[in-house]
Amino acid sequence: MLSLRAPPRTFSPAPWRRRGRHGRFAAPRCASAAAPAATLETASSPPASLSFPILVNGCTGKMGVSVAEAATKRGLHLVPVSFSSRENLDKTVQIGGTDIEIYGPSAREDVLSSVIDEYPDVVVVDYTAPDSVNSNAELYCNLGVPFVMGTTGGNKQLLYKAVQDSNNYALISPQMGKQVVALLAAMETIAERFPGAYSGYRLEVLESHQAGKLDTSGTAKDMIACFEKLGMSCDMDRIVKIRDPEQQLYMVGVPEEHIGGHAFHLYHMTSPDDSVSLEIQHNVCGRSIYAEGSVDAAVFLYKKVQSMDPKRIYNMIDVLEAGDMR
Ligand SMILES: NC(=O)C1=CN([C@@H]2O[C@H](COP(=O)(O)OP(=O)(O)OC[C@H]3O[C@@H](n4cnc5c(N)ncnc54)[C@H](OP(=O)(O)O)[C@@H]3O)[C@@H](O)[C@H]2O)C=CC1
Ligand SMILES: O=C(O)C1=N[C@H](C(=O)O)C[C@H](O)C1
Repeated sequence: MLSLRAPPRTFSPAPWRRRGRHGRFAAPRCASAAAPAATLETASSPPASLSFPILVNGCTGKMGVSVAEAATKRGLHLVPVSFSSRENLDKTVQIGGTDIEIYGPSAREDVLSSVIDEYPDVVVVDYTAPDSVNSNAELYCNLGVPFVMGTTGGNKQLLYKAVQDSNNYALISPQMGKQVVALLAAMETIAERFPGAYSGYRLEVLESHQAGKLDTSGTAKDMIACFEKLGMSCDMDRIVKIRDPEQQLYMVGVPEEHIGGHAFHLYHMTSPDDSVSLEIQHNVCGRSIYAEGSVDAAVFLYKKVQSMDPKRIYNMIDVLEAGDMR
């Protein structure tokens, strides 16, 4: 296991440390909380015909709130219901003028069935927790409600199987940010065109997220799948996960105001004789690109359902290819 204290001779998290916050290769400046480069307010509303009901599951959490806000700003109809892993929470969350009622696990099936009766064309967007991915997907599939699964983790094979077996519509992606999705698409293309091109190279991966993130980056796992096709191997257990705010601030170079919400990724490749090294980084501050991408995903899926497209399972590369990402 790569350790921050005893890094291997040829590679350490030093790429981030070496560069420092203000060095030549410092992590890109992220918009500060006070002056965001792109705010959700700039998104314009979709045509009225595309204003459909959207239920965001996970509205007690950070992504749930961000997506619900973005959906409201785009003119979608936010269904005033969301779920929690906690029973008897008796809680309401106010988002963009809508009071969202939070229900516990024992009520979720009845409540969701009623929602579907009232809003037959509803699309669910799920931003809950890794250990809810499969049970939530089962529920959506059993009730036949189309869903966007933004939540990472869970058993991926079972997730796809549940959707396939039920013939439900779903869009599944661990990454909703347009520019990172484009990078993933490029990596998939390179891996398909040049399989084995990096045979024998060592791959080392570091990812830094807010302390509350429970799982290893799902995006890193998808990137690693491409690196593996290119001939590199990386044991998922050896991904260096940084969750400590001090390290994030002083070693990774995350701006202080984004310690509570960031996703920095670094992939470092080295040739067998150490004569060649390559690096890829994607560093995101805040959550707005995921929130906007999630609404793009919901709109895309809604259109697929309405047109009764025979294809049932999509990912964000499909949305990007369709030109449907803002
Ligand atoms: N695809 C993408 O682009 C992105 C994906 N993510 C992923 O989204 C997920 C959520 O991230 P984030 O919002 O930061 O996490 P948070 O911890 O802030 O929020 C998750 C929320 O889910 C709720 N929750 C947990 N279990 C259930 C359940 N069974 N049913 C309903 N709600 C539940 C929790 O509330 P309670 O305690 O009340 O149950 C919690 O508030 C993570 O898996 C993360 O990796 C994040 C960013 C981008
Ligand atoms: O939990 C997060 O924050 C993020 N999760 C996603 C992942 O696991 O890949 C996407 C991004 O890294 C932010």
